[in-house]
Amino acid sequence: MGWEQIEISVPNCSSLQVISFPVVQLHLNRTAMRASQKDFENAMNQVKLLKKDPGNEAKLKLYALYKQATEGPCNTPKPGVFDLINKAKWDAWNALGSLPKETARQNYVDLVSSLSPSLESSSQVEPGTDRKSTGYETLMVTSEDGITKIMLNRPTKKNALNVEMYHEIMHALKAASEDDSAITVLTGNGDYYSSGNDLTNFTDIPPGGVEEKAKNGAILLREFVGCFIDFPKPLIAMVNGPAVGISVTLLGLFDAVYASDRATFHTPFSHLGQSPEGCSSYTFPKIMSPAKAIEMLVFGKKLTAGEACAQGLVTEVFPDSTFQKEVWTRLKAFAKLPPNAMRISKEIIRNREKEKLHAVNAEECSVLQGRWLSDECMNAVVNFLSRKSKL
Ligand SMILES: CCCCCCCCCCC/C=C/C(=O)SCCNC(=O)CCNC(=O)[C@H](O)C(C)(C)COP(=O)(O)OP(=O)(O)OC[C@H]1O[C@@H](n2cnc3c(N)ncnc32)[C@H](O)[C@@H]1OP(=O)(O)O
Repeated sequence: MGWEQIEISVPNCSSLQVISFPVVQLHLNRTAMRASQKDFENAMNQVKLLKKDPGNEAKLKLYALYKQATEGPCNTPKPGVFDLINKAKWDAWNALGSLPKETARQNYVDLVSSLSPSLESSSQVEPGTDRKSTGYETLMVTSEDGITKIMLNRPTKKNALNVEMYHEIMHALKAASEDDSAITVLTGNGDYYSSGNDLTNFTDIPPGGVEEKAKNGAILLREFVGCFIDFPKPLIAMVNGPAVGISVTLLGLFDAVYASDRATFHTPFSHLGQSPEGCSSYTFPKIMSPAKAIEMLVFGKKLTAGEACAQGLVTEVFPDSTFQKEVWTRLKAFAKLPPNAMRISKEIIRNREKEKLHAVNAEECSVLQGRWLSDECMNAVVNFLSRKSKL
């Protein structure tokens, strides 16, 4: 076993502390989108080649991820308050909680890559860009400055959610809940936030297979919405443009919703012969009063961003010209807050509703399963697909 060393100086402490990195042989499986043992070793070597001091924050993060990747969750006694350096290191490691070893290893590799853009990395990072998770067909997922951004990426289809996208969003949320980011953001690429469920999900039904397809659709939807109900970190929607259907209803499960003044909010369920989902039958009446919720969910009233803000569905509206800049500045400040405190505060605010939300979700999916078999729904889908109608 060899030992590599980096120096770390901790704020408010003039001394320099040497952290030793044992270069051990790890035997972890190579899986898709995960750093291999070789990537990890390369990253440890790259740390030695860094031309610029990455700063204390990054060094502590490297230390913590290294320990987590090689030893697992923090298992040593907490140093005393006056042992500043060891306490800072312990805090950084302990803050990773039960982050799996493989995720820690990937995060270590990604962090080193982001610190050394000029060095060729064997991971998937594109020089000069965010840390980027490849392997998604319908999303762009990046992580930077303590923020994981999940961007819906079917702009030519107005970011309609096809079955693949439902699965990929669930995967990205699970990964974000375990990564070292403090907050997670969902947004859309292009002019739309999302046009909701991709209506071609209703096609390719084998003869006699419509019941089976509806049953599987309900299972998928229940699992999908469940991921939002259970998401443990602050979850923020950046609604960059019009939002339709399920992309609107889910907003009731987000912790903050920032919208461009170009955004609109439309839930035309009755027009489509369908019924509300995303727990909106419960969250919307609570957020905006039952009558206002019925205007949206039953009569399909489309709200402007300003109206949605007045109803409490949107947290704040920004002019489209400054939307990205203003919101990202704010999010970067949020992401610097202590992540565990944010997580725990969200938990205490949201937890007592969780059971109820899961029950609502189950009921909504079961009602929708029946709706998908109705003539009203089938006709609406056929009309859209045969270009006879749009919203
Ligand atoms: C048996 C059941 C199994 C189902 C499994 C499903 C599981 C979960 C279901 C969850 C329930 C969710 C419900 C909802 O979200 S309801 C809302 C559904 N959305 C809509 O009805 C919107 C339909 N789209 C439109 O009305 C218009 O496209 C829109 C107003 C959004 C934009 O109009 P515009 O003129 O600006 O642009 P285009 O129409 O030319 O769109 C560009 C291309 O994008 C395609 N598109 C857009 N939205 C959708 C969509 N939702 N589904 C499929 N395709 C969409 C559009 O067809 C254009 O494609 P082409 O360029 O190829 O023509």
